[in-house]
Amino acid sequence: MVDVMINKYLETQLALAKQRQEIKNTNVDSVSEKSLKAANKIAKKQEKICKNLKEEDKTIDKVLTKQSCPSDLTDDEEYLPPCKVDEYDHIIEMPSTSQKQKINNKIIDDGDKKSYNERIESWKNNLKAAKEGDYNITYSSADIQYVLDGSMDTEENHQLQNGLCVPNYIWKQLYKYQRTGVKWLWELHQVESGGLLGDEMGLGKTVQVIAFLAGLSKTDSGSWGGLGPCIILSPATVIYQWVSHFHYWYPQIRVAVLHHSGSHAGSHHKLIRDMHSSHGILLVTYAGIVKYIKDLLSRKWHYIILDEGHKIRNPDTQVSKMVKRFETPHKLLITGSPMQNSLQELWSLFDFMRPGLLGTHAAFMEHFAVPITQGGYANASEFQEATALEIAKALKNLITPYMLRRTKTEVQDHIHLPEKNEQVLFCSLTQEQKDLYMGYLMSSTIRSILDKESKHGEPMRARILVALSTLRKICNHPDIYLYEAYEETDDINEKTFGNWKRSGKMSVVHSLLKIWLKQGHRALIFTQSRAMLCILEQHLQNHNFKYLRMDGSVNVGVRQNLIKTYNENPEYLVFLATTRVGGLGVNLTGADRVIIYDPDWNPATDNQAKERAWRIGQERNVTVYRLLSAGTIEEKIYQRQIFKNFLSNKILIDPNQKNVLTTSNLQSLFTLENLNCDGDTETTALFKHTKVNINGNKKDKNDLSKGMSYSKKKIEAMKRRAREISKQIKKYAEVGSSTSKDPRQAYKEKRDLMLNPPPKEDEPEINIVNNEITNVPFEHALSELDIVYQHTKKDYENNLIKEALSSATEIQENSDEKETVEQNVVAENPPSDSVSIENDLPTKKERKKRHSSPDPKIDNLVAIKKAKIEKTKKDVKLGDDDYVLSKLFAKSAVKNALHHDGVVGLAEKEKRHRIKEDAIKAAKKAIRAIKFSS
Ligand SMILES: Nc1ncnc2c1ncn2[C@@H]1O[C@H](COP(=O)(O)OP(=O)(O)OP(=O)(O)O)[C@@H](O)[C@H]1O
Repeated sequence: MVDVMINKYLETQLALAKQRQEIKNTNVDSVSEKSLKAANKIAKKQEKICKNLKEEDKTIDKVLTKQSCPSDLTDDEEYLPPCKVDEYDHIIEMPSTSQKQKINNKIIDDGDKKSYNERIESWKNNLKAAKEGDYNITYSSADIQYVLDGSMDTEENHQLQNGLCVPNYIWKQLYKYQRTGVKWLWELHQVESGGLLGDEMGLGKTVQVIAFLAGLSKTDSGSWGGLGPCIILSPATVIYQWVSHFHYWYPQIRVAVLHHSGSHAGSHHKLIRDMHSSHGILLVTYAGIVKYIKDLLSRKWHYIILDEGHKIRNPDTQVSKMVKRFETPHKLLITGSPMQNSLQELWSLFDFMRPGLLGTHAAFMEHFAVPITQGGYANASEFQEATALEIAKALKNLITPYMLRRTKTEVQDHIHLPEKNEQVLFCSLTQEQKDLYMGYLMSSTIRSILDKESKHGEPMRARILVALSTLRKICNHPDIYLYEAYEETDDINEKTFGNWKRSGKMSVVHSLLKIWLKQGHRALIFTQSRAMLCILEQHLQNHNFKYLRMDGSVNVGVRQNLIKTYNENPEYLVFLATTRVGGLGVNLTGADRVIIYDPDWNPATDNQAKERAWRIGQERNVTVYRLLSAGTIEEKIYQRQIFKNFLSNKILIDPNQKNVLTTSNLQSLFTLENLNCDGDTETTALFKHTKVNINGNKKDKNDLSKGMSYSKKKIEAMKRRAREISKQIKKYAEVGSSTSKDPRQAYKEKRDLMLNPPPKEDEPEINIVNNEITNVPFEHALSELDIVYQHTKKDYENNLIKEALSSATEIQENSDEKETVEQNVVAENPPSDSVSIENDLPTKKERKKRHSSPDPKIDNLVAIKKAKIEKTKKDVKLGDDDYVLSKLFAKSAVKNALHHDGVVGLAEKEKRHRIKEDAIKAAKKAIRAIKFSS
């Protein structure tokens, strides 16, 4: 049996190896002149950039080699992106596309005393009018709504144990879990402790905090005699959301924005003084805290609250250090993403609100972070795994009293959110993109990285990041890359600039928008780079898709209005935003479709963005599409996201979570992978069970026959070759067993021999799995920051062996079926314009008709139509999504799709072997060390 498996495994290995070699050869020959020229130009420029980095910015290497990314500040965007070099996009001045956006009236804060008084006057009059039965109300607030709903006494309070008096009109409108949240905040308050409110995004953390503060201000207790002056730190984009939430939920309190967009007239000293003496709420941006720290620290504050508090995850940033200098014990941290990249982030958050709880930084890293992270790798030893488990459990117990986190699934019975369907779409590159990608891979930049040559002594790490960022540009749109190459020349054709047909992902966006317009959906599109934002914006303009756009260049004071305008005005199809500005903290429930155009290295950034639509207030089913260019760096980024998700779930949800990914290497980043013999990309092969299969079993079978580009004769030849190798292995194994070797060692040697058979004259020397010779260990170059995770050799082998076992029969079946299933969801190398769909927009009448039709007819969709009907019968709710996917698959724009939740949840299913006693001992030791250190 083992022999059979090994044979099968070998066959697949060889098939893959050969296929890769063929691809490699053809690619080298087929890269165009244009591509090589562009790559040359870019390589030269990048050489200069990296050189300048060294000469001009001596700190860049230091900055880039830090374990987690720095969070320095700029005035407008609060934070630089995690990796400076990753955002080289911003250096490119793209042709300007922005148009003036019409937006609703601006929200005004209470910085100006006069306008505050006017607002209070208006609120009181409206409340009185409502109580008198006048429905001509112009002020919207929770208490007025309470009266309109039939209750009269807005002064009544709900008293909690030990005295907190929450206004009844707020208490009654809170969900049960939110009431628990308010009680928990009150308990922390009484023991003078800080805490972390970490509910999942969109569950109303803001509302819980406001309810609690309103309660405090109604409760005559403590040294402040109720609620004292408070500071709330928040990202600039959400600062006015806080204002409008306060104005709605607790109108009487004064809330001022300490920012140049605020309404205060005099100096900031005066505003700070006023707000302090009136026991108001002072809203400050993360950039503002640096600017005004001296003034702010010169006074005592009752509460300091950090909204999106994960912004202080890096303990070394200026902001992190500054916020930790406030003396009050009442420090709250609000975030839906408490842990994003590494465990040290959790330490930094706790160091703000419960200093000392997790020991010193050094002790925490040594006794907690390192063992947990190590045990998370798939190639960890059993002891490491078990130790990690015990320490993770201990850590979870330690932080649990000070951290309240509820997920949407847990509170679904209360909030009744509609369904969410989240998929990862693997899009093909266009021929032009492939050509440019391959050209760049052959450039001197990449060669020098792989050869570990350090030209001019510039930092290796910076060069790698520049190169990765360049590949990402090609994945987004060839013009971003070409623009960089030909910026100074006149070689840029403004007419064809940014054409959607030249980018695989953009073609998918185009198709999606056309379909959604017909179906009556509205979409958020998030992208990392402003360059891409400009291209997308141009596209929306060219095709008359109505949209609103938000990025760092939009004035902070109008961002909230922009959001409001979009939510209230269904004529806007798209809300286009950069992930970092539009993806954090805001409510965009006007949309029910989300596109994450390009993945961020940090999964939390993408997760934050996608949660803008699926939150309280959403009434329609939400679909999220994460777009990835198949086989490219974007897939590697996604794999890394999965690992990070695993790490944070291990602490926050289930310490038993097991990782299925392990460290990858440098070379694997700089390749363009083709589909394997199953028609899968690397990621879809790994997470096969989560694959979206709208075409039933037929799809898989057909994939196999299509993806395998070998004739039967060739396959037979491969099998013969595999058998020969197998015999050699057997012989070797017998020798091994006669000397009674450790079976693991024997297996390893067997495998190595399988993978590195002695070369035959006509056989190229190929080495797929064991890449010791050719690869630079990636970790050494990028350290923890950029470890990219890949499936383990073991997983890979198991997978292949399993597949190979069934492949013999399948190959036969497939060759029989091949002709009948010509049209399939997976097709290699689609022509660049293959995704174009009918250009004529439907009339209103047609739109209505199509939308109301439960089973729309789709051109060229014979094979999928059947599946669609079946699916519609079973699950009407997601019918739209099936239709969309089938359309994309049929047009070959999308190669594969995975259910994202399935991928992320995979680890939960895995069972672990434990060496419990030793591990518990190690965990106890770690706890002792932490206690001792603090
Ligand atoms: N009890 C409630 N009744 C009515 N609306 C509510 C309630 N709780 C929350 N909401 C609404 O739900 C939406 C999300 O709330 P909020 O912005 O506070 O979420 P969040 O947890 O802070 O999200 P994020 O982490 O994304 O910032 C808001 O529009 C808010 O008004």
